[in-house]
Amino acid sequence: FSLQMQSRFDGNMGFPGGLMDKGPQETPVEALNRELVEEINLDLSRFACQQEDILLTHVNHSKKLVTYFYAKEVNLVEFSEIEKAVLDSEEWGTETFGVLRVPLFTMSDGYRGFPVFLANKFAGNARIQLLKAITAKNILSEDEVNTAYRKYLELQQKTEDIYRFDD
Ligand SMILES: O=c1[nH]cnc2c1ncn2[C@H]1C[C@H](O)[C@@H](COP(=O)(O)OP(=O)(O)O)O1
Repeated sequence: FSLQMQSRFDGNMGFPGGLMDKGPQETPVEALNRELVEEINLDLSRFACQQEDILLTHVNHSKKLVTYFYAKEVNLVEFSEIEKAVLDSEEWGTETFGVLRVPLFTMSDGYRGFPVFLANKFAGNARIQLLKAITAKNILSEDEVNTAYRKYLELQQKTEDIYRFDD
């Protein structure tokens, strides 16, 4: 399995997507498909997201923001094509600064790989969305995800200890 995320203009990890346009009324899935073209140059004739691809809805009351998270499954050949098309996207270098494959394994030290990846900064609730996609698509079991998540929390704690030491 491979799972694609992107390195955003603001330094965070995230998924392609964005806010719905205020002008002409768009549905969430129409807004998503528009953003997918702008940010990753997705070929909608083959890979457009459908309403049934929705995995998660999240309401952020303080930001007055509702996020809809969709996940689309493709085969590995299609996955590579999608990755390559990104370089020709309209927003390459302005919104989209890179595409990446999430390391979906944990190395023998118990940290490197997925737990270290989780320690990145993520936009909005993208970290939770990533965990949801991994279990919903049966890429890893809930136990494997929980173990990696606990390691990530330990790693955060260690990083904070180092900062405290430096102070
Ligand atoms: O991947 C994401 N998962 C959850 N929330 C996200 C993600 N990426 C961005 N966001 C949040 C951050 C902002 O509050 C909004 C809008 O994001 P942005 O990319 O700036 O939107 P536009 O492309 O400018 O419309 O969503």
